[in-house]
Amino acid sequence: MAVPTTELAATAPQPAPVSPGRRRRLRFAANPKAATGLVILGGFVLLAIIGPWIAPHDPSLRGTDLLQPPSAAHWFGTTHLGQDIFSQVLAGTRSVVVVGFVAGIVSTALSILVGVTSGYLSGAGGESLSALSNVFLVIPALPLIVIIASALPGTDNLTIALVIGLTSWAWGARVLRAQTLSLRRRDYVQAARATGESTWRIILFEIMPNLAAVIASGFISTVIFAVTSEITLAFIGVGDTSTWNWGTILFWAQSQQALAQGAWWWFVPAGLAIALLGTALSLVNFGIDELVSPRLRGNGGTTARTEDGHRVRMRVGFTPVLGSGRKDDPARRQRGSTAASVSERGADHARSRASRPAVRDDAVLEIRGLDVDYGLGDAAVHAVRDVHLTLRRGEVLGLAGESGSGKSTLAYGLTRLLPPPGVVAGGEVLYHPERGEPVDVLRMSPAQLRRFRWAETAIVFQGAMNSLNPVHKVSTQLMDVIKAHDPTSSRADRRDRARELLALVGIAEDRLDSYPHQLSGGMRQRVMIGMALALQPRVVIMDEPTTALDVVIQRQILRQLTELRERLGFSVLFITHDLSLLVEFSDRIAVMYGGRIVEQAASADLYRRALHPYSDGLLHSFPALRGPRRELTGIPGSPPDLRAMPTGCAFHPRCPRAFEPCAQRVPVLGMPRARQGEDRAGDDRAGNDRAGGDHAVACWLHPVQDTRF
Ligand SMILES: Nc1ncnc2c1ncn2[C@@H]1O[C@H](COP(=O)(O)OP(=O)(O)OP(=O)(O)O)[C@@H](O)[C@H]1O
Repeated sequence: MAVPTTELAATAPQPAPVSPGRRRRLRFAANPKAATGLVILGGFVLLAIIGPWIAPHDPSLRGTDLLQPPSAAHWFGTTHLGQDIFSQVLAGTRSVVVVGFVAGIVSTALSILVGVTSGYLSGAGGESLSALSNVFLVIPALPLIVIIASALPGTDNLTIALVIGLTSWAWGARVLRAQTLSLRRRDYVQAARATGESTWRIILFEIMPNLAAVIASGFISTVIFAVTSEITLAFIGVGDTSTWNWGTILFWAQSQQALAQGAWWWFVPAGLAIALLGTALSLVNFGIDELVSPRLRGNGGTTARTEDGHRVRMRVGFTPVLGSGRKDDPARRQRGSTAASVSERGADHARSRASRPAVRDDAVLEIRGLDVDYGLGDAAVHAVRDVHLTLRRGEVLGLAGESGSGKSTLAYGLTRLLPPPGVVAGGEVLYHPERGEPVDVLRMSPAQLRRFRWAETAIVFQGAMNSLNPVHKVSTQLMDVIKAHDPTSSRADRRDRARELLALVGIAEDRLDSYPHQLSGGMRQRVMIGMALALQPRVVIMDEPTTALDVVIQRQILRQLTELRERLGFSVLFITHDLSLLVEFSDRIAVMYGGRIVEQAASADLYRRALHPYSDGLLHSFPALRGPRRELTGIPGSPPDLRAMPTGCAFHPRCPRAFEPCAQRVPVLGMPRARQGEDRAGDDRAGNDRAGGDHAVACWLHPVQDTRF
């Protein structure tokens, strides 16, 4: 019999809390590659610092012991002039370390500055920075260094390092730009924008950590390039051959034919030092890769001993949704007062809202005549056309339609999160705040928009489980959202609130310090829902939030969402192509086709009597989990190509009931003549039209009279 993981969590020995600094040190110590590489590198840096003091001789001082093998007096032997090779290697270490690290730091700093900024910023600024790196890319670094070193014989290490740094950043910048261009479109970056984080915060905390491996390997590559350039130049005799570095030692050994004379000690120490430094740099590179990528680390699970003495590897902390939601669940009661505080605050909201009369125009978000295009002028694709939609307080409004019907575009358009080349071409999105006049979201200033997003309206994106940044812990990501809108809150307070949010969506608090890859898809989805509720928004927009999950988890999450909505009182715009799912979970449903709303009704009404042949086709495309069985017939044909829309009703080429006017004119959305009296009578009977009466359709089969939708 499977043991519930919560039980394992309860019986498992709890490790003592570990501070973040200590955890990093432990992780470092547990990474043998990074540790070995850094120890060797540290040794070289130490030798570079103390070399002149511990060197037994002046590296250029001639002696009487000519070409002697290693001995107690000369650990690495002597040159043909009696110079001490050990002292020369020590002197060379300083030169190599200074050139390598200064060049690496200068080059990496420039490549980050130019590459990341040009990748993140669109428009002229980004293009200019990209052009600058292209110009620098064609400057040949090595020949330039050769020219400078041979033209200026006294050129010191620092100048060579600066020349290498200033001429070698462009390639790194290009790589970072390409990576940033890809990262900026990732869900978690979009999510950070949606939460109102500033551009620089997004660059520093969302994008840069994901570039850490690329930056680290760029730094290491530049250090290796700088060191090998310096050694190569010295070895071929360019520059000042009296300045000691490992290349100079090899130059003199080569020019005096040390190999032919059997004086192996002349070139072996410098050769070994080069090989050792290269190995150390590579090990650090591998180690950093593992340290910054949580996926390359251990799976983070803990080992516990069960009561019968077996050791088990466990992924602790998943609390089943249904259990967590039940009011009599003792585990839930034990979760403490903080978890209750969010729900109680929300319940107060809900009560205050519920006490108001449920009037028909109790709107929280009103979309009026919204048009969204991709591109401009004749080439524009009209993805959303003249959409009118009202989200009322405390309701779940479903938005259904096949892929490409414009659902996501509508969601991105109304929150002003459209990626280029998307533009809102017309219309209004009126947000009705708790107090005061409605505000048009499309005309909000950037500061107003920042406050509106997440604090008033939160968004859970398509494939939400990928909206979590893979290199940050769940706690960090939840706390970041809170911090973005409440920068004065203390860290401890933010952590408490993050814990409450996890409890709210049924995830045990010991999951706070998990990385996204350590959670199941359903748990990640819940974290995103918790994140969406972090600031107690009045509207939550969910764009296919559960599509990637199996049907059982999908329904568990939606049931929990419905329960949270009842407790906290927010409104939901729920987008999916699965109409049967919406019938089950939403109060009202709007059906979209070819960028327009073609039908809008209370879910039960739509399920019983879909008026538009497209809605009817959608209902017959998905199996319903409840209610009478329907034959699954699907919809013949494919959605229209928005670049070449059919004339008249966009659905007419696929419509089994198309007739003469359908190809001529676009039908208007409105209440069909035959139904008006019927529905209003129904409203009166119910005494409440919130989820009832208004059934609107845009179809020539149902001529409309009232077009107020
Ligand atoms: N970047 C873009 N450039 C041009 N056209 C686009 C772009 N993004 C979307 N479109 C067009 O907009 C239409 C609507 O896309 P949208 O993603 O909003 O549909 P959807 O109903 O949300 O589909 P899905 O469920 O597959 O996400 C698509 O048919 C597509 O042709």
